[in-house]
Amino acid sequence: AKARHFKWEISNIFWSPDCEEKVVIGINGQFPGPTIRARAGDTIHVELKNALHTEGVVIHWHGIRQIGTPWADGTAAISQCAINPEETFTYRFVVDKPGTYFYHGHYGMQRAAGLYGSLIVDVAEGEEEPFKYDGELNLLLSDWYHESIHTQMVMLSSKPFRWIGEPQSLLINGRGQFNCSLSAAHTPGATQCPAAAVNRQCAPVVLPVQPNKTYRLRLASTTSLASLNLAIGNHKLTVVEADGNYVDPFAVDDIDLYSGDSYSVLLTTDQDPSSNYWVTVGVRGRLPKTPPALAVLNYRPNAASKLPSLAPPVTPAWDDYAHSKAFTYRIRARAGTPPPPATADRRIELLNTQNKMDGGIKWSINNASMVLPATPYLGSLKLGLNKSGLAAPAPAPDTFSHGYDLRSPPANPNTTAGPNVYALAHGATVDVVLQNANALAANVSEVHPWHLHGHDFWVLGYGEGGYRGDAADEARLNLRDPPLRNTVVIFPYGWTKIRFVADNPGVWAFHCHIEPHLHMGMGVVFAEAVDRVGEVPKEGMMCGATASALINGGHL
Ligand SMILES: O=C1O[C@H]([C@@H](O)CO)C(O)=C1O
Repeated sequence: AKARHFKWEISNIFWSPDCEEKVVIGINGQFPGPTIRARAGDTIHVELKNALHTEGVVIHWHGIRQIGTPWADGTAAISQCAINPEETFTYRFVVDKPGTYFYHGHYGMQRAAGLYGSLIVDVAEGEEEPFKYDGELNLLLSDWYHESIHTQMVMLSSKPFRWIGEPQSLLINGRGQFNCSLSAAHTPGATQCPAAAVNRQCAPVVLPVQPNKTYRLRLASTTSLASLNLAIGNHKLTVVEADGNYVDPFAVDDIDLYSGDSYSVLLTTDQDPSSNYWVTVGVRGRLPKTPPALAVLNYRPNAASKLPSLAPPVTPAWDDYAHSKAFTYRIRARAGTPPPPATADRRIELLNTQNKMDGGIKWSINNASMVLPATPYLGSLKLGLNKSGLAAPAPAPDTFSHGYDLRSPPANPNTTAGPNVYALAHGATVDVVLQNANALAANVSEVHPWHLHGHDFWVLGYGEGGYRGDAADEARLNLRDPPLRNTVVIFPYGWTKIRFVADNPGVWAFHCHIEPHLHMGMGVVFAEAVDRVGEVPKEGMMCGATASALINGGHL
């Protein structure tokens, strides 16, 4: 195992992700940020200088469990103090498991400002992946808004509430094309993008391949809002990895990706080699106002500029939930994946509702909308300064009224702010049931991808309507080969049940990965056996009550 050192400077830069020049958060002057590549077992050192000048920053390593290093998880107000302007903070952590990951900002809505990049972990030296391929291609998918995140954050907390709407563009590896199409001939009413004039920053993504080979496509979605589907003209995809865990391989025509998901799929270049093919990325789960993104699968030696003879594949209709469920339910762990414990010590049931608070709109969990504290939890709980996050005004509830009418807007839409902190006992097997419901408008229930920090979990099952925990619900669960993941979806009016073992002391966020929804309070925090956390580096505690305590030698 190696130590891999990176030196990053984070700053606002001019960039044209979709050919319109905007300000994005870049790393070392680049958008997306540089790809980190390492081998399983390596230690990553990122020496990160904040050159945003007027705001703090942190980076979360999405999918990396941070075993024994909870202070490197990069969640502002949870695992560390935001890094101040002009200051440097070093993240040090082990990437213990091969897979397709990414990193991103986790302070305010900085991810949506472009603060993200890929993190790819190869198998350890001398080991082999359990499938074969000749080459690799990496697609980091995202969406892009023309409004700044500062404007977006003000909109979302305004009274009355102002919704940010749909993104202007979808991006592939940080590139999209606003107001023009790469394949106008097949897109009624669209203008062809001016090929020669296309700015390099928004130049189409070209994936060069040789005929009759197998490629591993690494796919990850770091969208702010959009749920995505990716399809490649005439080619099937074989799913082999999800969120850094191997899955039982299965073939699909197209693949859904929710924000926070990552997959590897194998693609065999067995089609007519005289042609190129379109890769389409379209919107799912919300009525799309954003055109699909396109990239070119370029069969060499054809020119990259040779337009595919076939029209771009059309991704499934946004509301074809049957299609999404069929895909999601097919994901099973690959043989050899550790199975879950047969029973749980605790069940936490989380009802997701959209509510009102003082004239604004929030998302609530068991009727409390998450608000983060001034002093990050990891430090304050470790130093024994914060009992209130766990207890006040009452401990966060493990359940909700099963009489709740999921199919109607909340009868009493008023909600309160909560710390939403759950204390987990060391070693406990914890089940979480995520229950979806109706939003404030009638007949609306949305998809939410929930992401857990610090752990992979087993996805035990999904159900329609209200979870009861009765024999019929239990019969739906898969205890034999449930996939391990770090992100899981809840479908409209449905529930999802996951299981994990609380064996990684730390303070871990668990939240909807949709950036505006997290900003509107859609999350909870698991404070897991904090007494067993090792010494928290002081650099991450130099704010709020932990700074006062450290200055005064441990006393407030
Ligand atoms: O959180 C959201 O708010 C809006 C809408 O529900 C209220 O305007 C929307 O579509 C969301 O996903």
